[in-house]
Amino acid sequence: MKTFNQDWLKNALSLYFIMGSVNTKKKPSIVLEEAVQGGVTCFQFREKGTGALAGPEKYALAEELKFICQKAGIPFIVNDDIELALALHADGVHIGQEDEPVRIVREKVGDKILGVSVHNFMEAQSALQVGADYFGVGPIYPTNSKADAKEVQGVKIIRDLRSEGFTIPIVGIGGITANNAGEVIKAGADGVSVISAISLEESPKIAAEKLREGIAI
Ligand SMILES: Cc1ncc(COP(=O)(O)OP(=O)(O)O)c(N)n1
Ligand SMILES: Cc1ncsc1CCOP(=O)(O)O
Ligand SMILES: [Mg+2]
Repeated sequence: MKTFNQDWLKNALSLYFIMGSVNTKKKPSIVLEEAVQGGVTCFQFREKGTGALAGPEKYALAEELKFICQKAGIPFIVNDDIELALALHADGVHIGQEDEPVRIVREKVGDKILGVSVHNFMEAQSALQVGADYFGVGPIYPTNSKADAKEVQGVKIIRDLRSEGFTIPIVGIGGITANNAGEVIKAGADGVSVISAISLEESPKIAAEKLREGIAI
């Protein structure tokens, strides 16, 4: 049985920070510690891109970051790597349309939080049918953090999914900053997920605080 409900998850996803070692020039654990102090409510370990760690180094970093999340009482989600999530007893996983099928991942992860990237009504409907707990929707704005990002959608995609009747937790992703985060929430998202707006900032703590102000609409 799931240990969380939709209201809890909506709240937990309100300021969703995503990072891997390639997204920062600093020590990832320091960045995450500071982001937690600034009020992030969820974390995704996304070790991806040129220079990304693999094998035991990837595992060790994931373990270190998971410990910080545990101490802070925020969910620790693993991107793409289901086996890593299971080995680490992560709180959840996030997968996209090019990853393992949602139905298979749901079987593998049991009651863990399962996030799925969706870009339109059809993807949303099928992800929901096979057990997604939340949708990651984007890119909302242009992003430099994902080389193979799909076309920019604007906040209309979130408004559309809500008017099509989806009540599942939704987070917007892609190019979100403290200045535009409010628009994403106004369009119907429960939260915003960000990489660079925290990971590349001089002070991840202040960056997270500003994002919290941005979403407090
Ligand atoms: C919260 C959230 N939303 C969307 C994504 C993107 O997932 P995906 O499309 O599988 O792309 P990669 O992140 O794997 O490159 C995400 N990671 N998190
Ligand atoms: C992982 C991902 N999926 C869609 S856009 C994106 C990157 C988001 O990074 P940033 O917040 O720096 O634009
Ligand atoms: Mg993926």
